[in-house]
Amino acid sequence: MYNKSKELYDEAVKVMPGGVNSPARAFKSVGDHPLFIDHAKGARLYDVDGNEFIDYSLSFGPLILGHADDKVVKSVQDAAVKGTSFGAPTELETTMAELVMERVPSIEMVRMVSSGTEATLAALRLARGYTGRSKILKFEGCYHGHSDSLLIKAGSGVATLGLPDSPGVPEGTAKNTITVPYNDEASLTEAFDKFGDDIAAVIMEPVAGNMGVVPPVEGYLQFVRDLTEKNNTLLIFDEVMTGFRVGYNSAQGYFGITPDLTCLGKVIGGGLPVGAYGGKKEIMERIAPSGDIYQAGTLSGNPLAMSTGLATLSQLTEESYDYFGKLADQLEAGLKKVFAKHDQPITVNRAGSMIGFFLTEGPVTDFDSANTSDLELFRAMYQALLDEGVYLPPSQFEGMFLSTKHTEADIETTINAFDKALSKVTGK
Ligand SMILES: Cc1ncc(COP(=O)(O)O)c(C=O)c1O
Ligand SMILES: N[C@H](C=O)CCC(=O)O
Repeated sequence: MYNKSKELYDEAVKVMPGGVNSPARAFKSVGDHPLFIDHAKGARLYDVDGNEFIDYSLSFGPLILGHADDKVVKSVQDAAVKGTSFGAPTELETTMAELVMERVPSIEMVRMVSSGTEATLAALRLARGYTGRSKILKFEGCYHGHSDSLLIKAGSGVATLGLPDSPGVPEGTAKNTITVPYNDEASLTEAFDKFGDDIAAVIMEPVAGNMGVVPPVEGYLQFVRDLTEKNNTLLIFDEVMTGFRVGYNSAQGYFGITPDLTCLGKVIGGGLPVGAYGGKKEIMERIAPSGDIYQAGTLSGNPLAMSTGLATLSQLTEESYDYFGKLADQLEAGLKKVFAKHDQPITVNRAGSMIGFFLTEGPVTDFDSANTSDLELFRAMYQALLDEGVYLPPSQFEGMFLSTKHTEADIETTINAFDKALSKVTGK
């Protein structure tokens, strides 16, 4: 059933570490080898063996309009004909900046980059340069890309592979990263009591999506905002995943909390490589060439990525998020019903078009509780779901994503697939 994928994987593994170009897609915790994809359209993914799947990974989040959306495809075709990169400004970059600022008002100025990793690493350099402080604080199980300072107790592929601290991160760098559990006011207060004067920034996913989906508990984001303000520490919302996914105005609009800096990626590129960071004008003006803090990129603001990003953002409306809410309601209710029928525990967490489940009674509010999920059962379920035509992100420590192309019928099919998969793996 997956023979061609296996053949391609056997070839790939000879020439690329683990056969992939990013560890999260390696299927390490859910199977023997990843599926190799031939093409995709809308909510459907087709592998090289001709299998069809309803896709809840959507390239780990960017494809909020589904795969190969007609307008997105046309935008990249039109842009490519005019030239793929100039190393000089285009009007598209200003249009993109204006659109991002209109939807996310805390962003008074923005710098485009080429990945989420670049966005977070640049935002941290800016925070350190601006405050003159050296430490940063992140949350256990949050993932902010693979730069040295942030590769500590990280989620996503790092959690999947069980690598809490990567070799190669210098001790001197690691000692400047403080980590505390997500959603835990006492630990954060303690960290500020100890290091407050030297914390340049708190960086957080306003809804964590890299330990599975873990939303902030009621009042937590406000607590973090108040504490950072009190300590003259910058608050950076890493909205690379949540940006334009959790709500029309991103997670900060949804929760009504204003960070000092915001990192974006994924959706704003509509499937092409992109990232961005922005925030208060006074802080952003410290970036070169208007200021003294250096950051650059040969392909930053790339016209193809700006075009697909604009084609994506301009098709999202407030109603898109109502629609995601409706689909997520249906999926949550269906999953709970199916798991109850099979007498298996499940915890469903969600925000906007992000939804995740844990095979545990819950609640799941941080990385420790996420780790109470039955990972063996997840692995078995994953394979059984593939056989039923449902493609999830390949790890318990990733979130599921919805697109405007998913339908109520797709959700119904998915719920039935979970029912069949559970019967298969529990033998009942
Ligand atoms: C919240 C978050 N921040 C940063 C990143 C890094 O983005 P990229 O993979 O584009 O470097 C990711 C995803 O990888 C992410 O989910
Ligand atoms: N969870 C990661 C980003 O959100 C997955 C993408 C990757 O690292 O390849």
